[in-house]
Amino acid sequence: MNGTMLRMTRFTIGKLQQCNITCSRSDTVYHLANRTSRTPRRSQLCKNGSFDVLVLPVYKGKNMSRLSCLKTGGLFLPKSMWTHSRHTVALYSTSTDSKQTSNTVVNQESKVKTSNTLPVPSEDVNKLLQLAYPQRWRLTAAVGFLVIASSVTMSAPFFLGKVIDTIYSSSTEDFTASLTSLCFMLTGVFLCGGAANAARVYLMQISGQQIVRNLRETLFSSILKQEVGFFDKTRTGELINRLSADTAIVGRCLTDNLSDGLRSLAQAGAGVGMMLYVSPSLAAFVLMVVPPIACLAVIFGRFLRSISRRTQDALAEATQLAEERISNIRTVRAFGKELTEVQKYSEKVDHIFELAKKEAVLSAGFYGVTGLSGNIIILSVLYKGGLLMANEAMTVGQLSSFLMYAFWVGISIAGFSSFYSELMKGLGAGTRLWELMDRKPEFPLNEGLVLKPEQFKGELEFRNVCFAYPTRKDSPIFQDLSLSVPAGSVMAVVGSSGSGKSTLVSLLLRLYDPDSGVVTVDGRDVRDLNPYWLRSHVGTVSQEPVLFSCSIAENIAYGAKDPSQVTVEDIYRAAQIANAHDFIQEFPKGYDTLVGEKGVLLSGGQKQRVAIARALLKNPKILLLDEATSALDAENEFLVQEALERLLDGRTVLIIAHRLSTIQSADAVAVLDQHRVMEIGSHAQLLANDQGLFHKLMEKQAFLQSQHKKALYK
Ligand SMILES: Nc1ncnc2c1ncn2[C@@H]1O[C@H](COP(=O)(O)OP(=O)(O)OP(=O)(O)O)[C@@H](O)[C@H]1O
Repeated sequence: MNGTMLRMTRFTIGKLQQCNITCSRSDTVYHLANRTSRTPRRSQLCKNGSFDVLVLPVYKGKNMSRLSCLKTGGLFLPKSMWTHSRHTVALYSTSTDSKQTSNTVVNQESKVKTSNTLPVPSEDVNKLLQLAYPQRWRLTAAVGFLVIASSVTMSAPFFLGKVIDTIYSSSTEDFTASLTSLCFMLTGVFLCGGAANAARVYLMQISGQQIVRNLRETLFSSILKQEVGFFDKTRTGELINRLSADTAIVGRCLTDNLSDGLRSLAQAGAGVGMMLYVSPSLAAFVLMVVPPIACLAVIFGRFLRSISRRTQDALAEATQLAEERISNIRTVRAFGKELTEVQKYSEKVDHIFELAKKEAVLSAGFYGVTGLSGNIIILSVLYKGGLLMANEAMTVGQLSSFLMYAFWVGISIAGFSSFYSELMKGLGAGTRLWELMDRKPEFPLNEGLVLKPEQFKGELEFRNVCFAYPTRKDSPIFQDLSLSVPAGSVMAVVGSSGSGKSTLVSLLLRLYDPDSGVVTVDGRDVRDLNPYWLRSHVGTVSQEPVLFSCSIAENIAYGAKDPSQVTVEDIYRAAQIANAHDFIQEFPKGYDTLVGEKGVLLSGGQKQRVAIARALLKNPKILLLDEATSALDAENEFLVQEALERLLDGRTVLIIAHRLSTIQSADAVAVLDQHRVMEIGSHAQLLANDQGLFHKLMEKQAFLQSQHKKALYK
């Protein structure tokens, strides 16, 4: 079972939902062969599955699986997850593959409110540790190597003390023999230590990269699942920053930092033990300094945690600005705003710098104080140790060993405080990640009713719809809007700019939900339909078609449910119907031509035709054409119109058009005004009504066009 993926998926407790999971062949899960059986079975999930998910709260503790079994009538967790679950997810397989589980249970993180309050909430630390859980074997091995390497490091002062005492006390022959054997032994020990250290570093780095990889994948998946309204409110730079910088900080915190922290802890512990062994009185004297330094580290860590969060927020703002301006460089250049933009960016980075300065001042104070304390301790040990030596209570070798241990303990304490401060930074960044990963999208992606092919006709209806965008609740777009589009008919929607034509498309695709009223497909409220299924049957060409930075062929194939199954012939056919084939063939690399970021290497008209081909490849039952021909010249527009008309057969089509001449062949035309449909009828009927809105719109457009022509010929 791919536990990581499931653990990162957010579900509502107690609600049956659907999700897709990816499982590898070797994944073992415990499941019930049928829902009444009480005996857990091991099972292999053989391929990706679509599951209904039921999230159930369970008790923490060793017998959690039993409790969950008793409480919920037989649900079992995969064994490896028992100690890490707060919730159980029951997966009811909807796959027809008989090898797949019928009732499988894995763990699920609970929805935890993140907090910035200190001291460190154990929930946050738990979450951080849970990320490292899939890497437990590598990390355990790394800790094993760490213990070996640290033991070697910490044994060195002891043996070096012995060497010194040998030098001082032995006769010449004894001295040479003892020294040689001690040095050989130490070389062997150091070699082992070096190898163990190399293995530790390798394992830690690999685990770290794997954690960051998993974290990024989960986060990206959480982001893409959010409803469109979320993206209206959230800045892209903010999300990119969380995906890149925050994940890296958390990954580093869990691996390199954890490794350094554990090493420091182990070395400090061993060092203190050896100091007590060599000279208890001197050790007690040295240890007096530990509590004040620990307090200082805690205060410093608290500060760092809060500043880390603020720095990441500031960084996100700067990234947002840079991302937006770079991707719109043509507009910046056209308005000559390069210097202004640099000025704005420098204000943002100044803010980051101010925060970094605060951090630098505190770090300087903290590391200065700890460094000074370390040196004072060494000096005191020398002084007090010298007195003990003078009283013959200590040998020179013992004092040397003790000094080295004191030195190591000092380094380890400094290392541990640095671990603590990095942990705080990691928690600061982690809090930003949990916020996103714990966020439950308002609309599900793949849950709800799926109409059978024979039920699905494609009739659309907006019934008494009231709607305002979530970010502008005070300015309604629709008030009691009603419009029906019979199955297989072509409805054109016209209206002045900003009247809400494109918003109709968004509501149909269920990118937003109406505040009241319903949008239906074949009489079913779209809120009851599975959005994934619905969107797979709707082809859209939007006002500003967006292409992805890959080849033209890949962009067209994007429209298919499974692009890997699309043949070259399918792509050619779609491109030919969309009148894109000829211009694509003229490119030296033809269909393999890369279109650049957002299709920037194509002209507006070319982009639009590729987007039409992409929509056609989907062979959708419902076509939503939002100004689909707006960027085409007169000749191409005619050809595309012709192609579209051939394609309209058997589909329900909603055409949103500004150029009223392009909608003559529509079965009906609806005119939007004052937040609702004000007129509806055939093109001819509406035109005949010389007091009507449509008639006025036509007249206005004809007048503007004639003015435009006059201006051109002047
Ligand atoms: N994501 C959004 N968040 C908030 N307001 C929005 C959003 N998208 C559109 N609007 C607003 O909703 C109104 C309707 O926009 P819409 O794009 O549907 O109009 P339209 O009739 O298609 O306009 P045009 O013909 O100019 O494309 C506009 O006032 C617009 O500012």
